[in-house]
Amino acid sequence: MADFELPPSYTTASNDLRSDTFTTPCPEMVQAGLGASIGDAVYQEDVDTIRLEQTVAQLAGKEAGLYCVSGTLSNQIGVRTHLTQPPYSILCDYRAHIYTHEAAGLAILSQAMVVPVVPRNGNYLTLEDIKRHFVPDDGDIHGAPTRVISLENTLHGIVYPLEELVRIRVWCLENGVKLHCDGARIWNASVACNVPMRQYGELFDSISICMSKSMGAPMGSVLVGDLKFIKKANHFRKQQGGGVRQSGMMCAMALWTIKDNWKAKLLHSHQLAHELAEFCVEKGIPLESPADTSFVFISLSQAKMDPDVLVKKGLKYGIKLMGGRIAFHYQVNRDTLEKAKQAIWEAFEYAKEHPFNSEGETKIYRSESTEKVDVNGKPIHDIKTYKY
Ligand SMILES: Cc1ncc(COP(=O)(O)O)c(C=O)c1O
Ligand SMILES: C[C@H](O)[C@H](N)C(=O)O
Repeated sequence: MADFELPPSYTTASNDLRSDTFTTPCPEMVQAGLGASIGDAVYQEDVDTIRLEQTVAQLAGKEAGLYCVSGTLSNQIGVRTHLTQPPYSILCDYRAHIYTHEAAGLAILSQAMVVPVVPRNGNYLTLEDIKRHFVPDDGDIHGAPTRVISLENTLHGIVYPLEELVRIRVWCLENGVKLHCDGARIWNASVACNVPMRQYGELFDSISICMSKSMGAPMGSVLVGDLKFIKKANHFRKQQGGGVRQSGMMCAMALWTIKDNWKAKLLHSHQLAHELAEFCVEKGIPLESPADTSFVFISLSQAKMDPDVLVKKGLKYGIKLMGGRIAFHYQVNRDTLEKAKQAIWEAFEYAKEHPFNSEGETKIYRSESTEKVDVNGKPIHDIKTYKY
């Protein structure tokens, strides 16, 4: 599978394995933005914003969509809209972004208790995991009944088996529980499992569909659901400061990603990730989870690898790493893959002589960039690892 050719000025992300959020807009995408509508989206007068909302909603087989400037906002208002009378709780995977990386939004914005669950199979929550931690609304005044279950697909790059989603959906319908999907990488799941987005739409009451991750748009997500739900979500979006004005340019750029050959782009990133995972297995480098899609999760704690050493080995070969998560996207090329193999191998070998005993889970993301620049654009290599 050939690399995607991009003009030099648009290849700043070709060596960036920190996250698929670092993809840069290509010339055609920027061109699409320049020709965008310029209406006020709060008054629902912007054609390209409405076009994106309707396109994504139709793809997911939902009545309506709502453009949100971030996946965090889309998740938070998506869950909030399902909630009415506290006390209530949200059940999710203990690694879920909505629990670990949205700054306690569920507790503060939704006044919800979160019940984080460790999947017994180590990869994804099953119906049995859910039943063990479900809080029924049975009149017991001690509990916070489970009102929403939020599943992430993919989570850490792991695809959710469709049959498990069906089991969970049927149970949720029987028990009056709403089902939300954090679909930051649902495009990856769709193409990896050959499951149309519409089929996922049938299984969830709401889905937050990111345009800014593997799809490569500069920003934004679309929350999809039935019309009544989206109308109320719009109310919460405004409340949380997400009502934006001339969003047409961003939405036209996001629309372009759907018109472009997104499946080939995502499959390219999956292929590179699979090759890196194979390399790690061959070399005895432990992985945390299966590389089903575009992410490879190296188990730094098991390998006793220091994330800072790994980041520095990456810089030695001119690639950008952040920690144990190696995130591929369509702009990464094979040259970067080979450099990543070398950097990871050297960090792994170094750890044999200099084992790094983290006091617990080493965070896979960072809040500060190793590529932070000053006002003159001069990089500040200020590598800080948040170790716990
Ligand atoms: C799984 C997942 N959900 C939600 C988000 C939030 O998206 P955003 O960074 O656009 O707020 C992210 C981060 O990009 C993510 O990885
Ligand atoms: C964690 C961070 O917010 C982003 N979702 C990422 O995947 O890089």
